[in-house]
Amino acid sequence: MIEISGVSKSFVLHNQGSAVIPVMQDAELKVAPGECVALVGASGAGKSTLMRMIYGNYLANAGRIVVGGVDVAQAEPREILALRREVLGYVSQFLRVVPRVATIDVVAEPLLQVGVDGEAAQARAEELLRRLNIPERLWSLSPTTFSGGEQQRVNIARGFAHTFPALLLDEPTASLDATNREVVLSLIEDAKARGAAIVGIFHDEAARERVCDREIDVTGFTPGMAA
Ligand SMILES: Nc1ncnc2c1ncn2[C@@H]1O[C@H](COP(=O)(O)OP(=O)(O)OP(=O)(O)O)[C@@H](O)[C@H]1O
Repeated sequence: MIEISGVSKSFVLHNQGSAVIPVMQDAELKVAPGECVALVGASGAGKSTLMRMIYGNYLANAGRIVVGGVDVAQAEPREILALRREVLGYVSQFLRVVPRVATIDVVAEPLLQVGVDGEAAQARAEELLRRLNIPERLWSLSPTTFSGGEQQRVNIARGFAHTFPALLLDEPTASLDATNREVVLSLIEDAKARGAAIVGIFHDEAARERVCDREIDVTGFTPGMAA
């Protein structure tokens, strides 16, 4: 489902004499449907950079990043947008809040985008908000004024609304209380059970051990640091 081969990345610092910083060389990673792989390695080793390249936020300098048959490293912007709508989800710990949009609509939106009808989208959004313990009285309000933890849970509900075949998780359990952490872990387990291929960064070691099948140490792809 996700196949990365020969991926390299350097950053060019245009405001610092065009210094070239090589951060990744020959990255390899294969994630099968139903599998969850954790990216591990020292701070600065390149975990976030690899995630951003898979999502198409950073452009790889070389190699292939194939997700659901699309090579993100070569794809046109509109192909990447279609991929993000239908195939590849991204769940971070932060919600990008759009003012004046009700929480329930924030969560239902990814479903409407893939053609799910309004009622079914609403029902799925309600199910997720309930599961993530967002009180019903908040559903019609914009999450702009919500607490950090409430916003994080709305973001997780939104990220898991559509049954993406591939998912990127960036510290999805960070700063959650024990009850909600448990809910998120069960959402990840459900996604695996329906066949989603998952790549994640989890500083929560117990969470990683529970939901991840393998760990990939990206230090092995860091120029000058490979064992
Ligand atoms: N936009 C950028 N411009 C220049 N350098 C960058 C950029 N993004 C990342 N880097 C560099 O790439 C390297 C890898 O960073 P990255 O954030 O991917 O590491 P990480 O493994 O996710 O670290 P952490 O665990 O601390 O979040 C670092 O040396 C960082 O300074």
